[in-house]
This record gives sequence, C-alpha cells and structure tokens, in this order.
Amino acid sequence: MFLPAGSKDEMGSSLNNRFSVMEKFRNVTTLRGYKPISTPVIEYASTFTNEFIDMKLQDMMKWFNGEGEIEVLRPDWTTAIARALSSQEKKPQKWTYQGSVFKRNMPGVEYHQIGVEIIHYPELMGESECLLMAQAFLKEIGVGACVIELGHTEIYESLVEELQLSKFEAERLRQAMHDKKKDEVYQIALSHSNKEKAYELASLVDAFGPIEIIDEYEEKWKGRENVLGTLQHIKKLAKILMESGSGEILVDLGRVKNLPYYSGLMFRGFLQSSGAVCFSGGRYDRLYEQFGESISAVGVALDVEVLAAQVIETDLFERICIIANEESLAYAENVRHSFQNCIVDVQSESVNVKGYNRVYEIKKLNGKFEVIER
Ligand SMILES: N[C@@H](Cc1c[nH]c[nH+]1)C(=O)O
Repeated sequence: MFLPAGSKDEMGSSLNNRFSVMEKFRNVTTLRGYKPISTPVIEYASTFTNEFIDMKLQDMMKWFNGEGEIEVLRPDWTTAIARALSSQEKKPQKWTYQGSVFKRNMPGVEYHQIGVEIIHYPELMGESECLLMAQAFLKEIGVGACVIELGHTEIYESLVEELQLSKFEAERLRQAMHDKKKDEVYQIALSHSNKEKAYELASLVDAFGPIEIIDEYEEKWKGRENVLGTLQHIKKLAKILMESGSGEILVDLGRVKNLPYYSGLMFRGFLQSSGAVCFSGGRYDRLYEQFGESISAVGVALDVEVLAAQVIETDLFERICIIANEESLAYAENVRHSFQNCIVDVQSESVNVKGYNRVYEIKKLNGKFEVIER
C-alpha cells in the first residue's frame, strides 16, 4: 500500500523526539501561565482566504463539502485561533497550542507546530514574552544557541506606499524584496517612480546585519518620523532580550511579511548549528479587524520537525527485560511493579536481549515461580 506524495509514517526515535519536544513545550508554557487551546483540523476555506487574512487557496488541502462550500485542512494556527477567540472576553490572554498544519505547496504537506498567541497585552510585553518564552524553551530542550532576527512591516511598507502599485505589482515587488533580488526591486520601483526612490527601495535589500546597524539607519532616515519610531521600538525589544541573556540578535530592516496578516514587528529564530529556521512569528493586530475589534495580538510558532531533529535521544530510564511464558505472564505483570522508574519489557524466550541493561527470567522451581537474574 502506498501513501499520497508528501505523507509519511513515523515511528521509533523520531516520534519519541517529537513527543518529547511537545511535552516539554507544554510544561514550559504551562509554567509561564499559558492556557491550552485547540481548534478542529477541518475549517472553512473562507476563514483563511477572506479579505482580512488573504492566504492563498491554492496552497491549501481542500475539497467541497455536501453544501458546495470549500473546506480545508488547517493551514495556519494563528488564524484558526483568532476565529475561536473572537467571541471571548476582551482581557489579556496567553494561549498555547500544538498540532499539525497542512501546506499543499510544501514537500512535507503536514507540519507539526507548537506555538503561542498573546492578545490584549501591551505591545512590547507581548512581543518580548513570545521571544523570551521561545528562548527559554530552546534552552530547556538543549538544542543549542539560536540567533534571533527582528524585522518590521512598516519600514518597507512606508516606502512602497508612495508607489501606488496594483495588487499584482505589489506582490511582484514583495516577492523580489523577499528573495533579496536587488536589481528586480530597482526595476519594478523605477517603473513606478524616479531613480532616487527606486535606489532607496533597492538599498533596503542590504539593510540587514547585527543590531548595531540600527544606529546607522537612524541617521540615514532622520526625517522619517514613523520609521524612527519603529527603529526605537526594535531597539527597546533587543535591549530586553539581551539583558535576559539572549544570544545573537540580528535585524532585517527590509524584511517583508511572509504571512499576509502581519502588521508590525516580525521575528524569526535560526539555529546556530544548522541555520534552520526554528521559530517564526509576529504582530497581527489587523487580523482581528474582521471581528470589528482593534486589539493587540502577537504570537510565535516553532517548527517541531526542525527541533526534534536536534534533540539527542537520552535514555533516562534503565531497560529491564523479563522473560516469561504463557504460564508465567500474570506473575511477570506483578514483578513489573518491583522496578520503579525503569522501562520494563516482558518478552518471550526468543528475544534478543541486546540493548537491555538487565535481564530476568521467570522460572518455575518446585511448582513456584522465581525471578532469576541472567
Ligand atoms: N502562524 C505563524 C506563526 C505565528 C504565530 N503567531 C503569529 N505568527 C506561522 O505559521 O508562521
């Protein structure tokens, strides 16, 4: 029997590592005051494709239901949680979740995420909590150092605003900026403005580096009040992170949003060992406008597959093998209780005992069962 492209079975240690990442995330978030939330894996497509969210239907796993409406497998936790919370009380809330998201445009199709969503919190507080929680969690699972990258939607958007682009052209420019294709950014911008403006926008491609480069850009963008405010905000956040012992912090001032609902700060975490993106998140206040609300909302999702691949399986438990037969099975079950905090595996005579720390055999001597160590 075969599986559809992208689907895969999982077993043994890779599954153990994934579960261990998820269990630890549950612990870390519970101890930081988060409450768990879960939403159904099947949703209406319109929850994700409406004008406020604007995710692409072509990237979703979808079908028509009996009424002719399009249903999808959850492509995104953040949007689903916003839908679920739209009728909730308007007070500060911190939610934690774990489960699959499905992306038809990605080779693996099903991805496991763990994440948090924080709403109705003061901006800086919510944003720093996302990043501090992520850092604390990465430390807990021992995946090594992580580099945090900070970006903000406003810088690029305030420069592009003046260009008056069609939706199609705006997307072309966003993609070129995202791929850091400087020449293409310049050409698209030039066809809608003058050389000076096009150069300014193209230069944004290079506006990334260590947090210290912000000072340079403060000087460069002196006249731009709103952009200066944004830079100040990034600096404040970076200071909190550094004072809390975070590792390297980078900024990408030309970063464009990778999800249509971001408005404000965006961040990513890269594992220093492999360079892989292990978390990604940002502010998405505007997503709640579909419910007629103006609130503060920020969150982060961590990639379980990336993290699980880094976790070194540590066998914390001693492995005990008890060899029994049909007659001694019930007795073996009772013997199991005499080993606390051990993996106790009842096996038959034919077992290969390699890999066990201790092996016991249940023998019948003079009509009575006895446990004998091998
Ligand atoms: N849902 C986002 C992560 C995120 C959580 N909250 C805000 N952003 C993602 O899948 O990348």
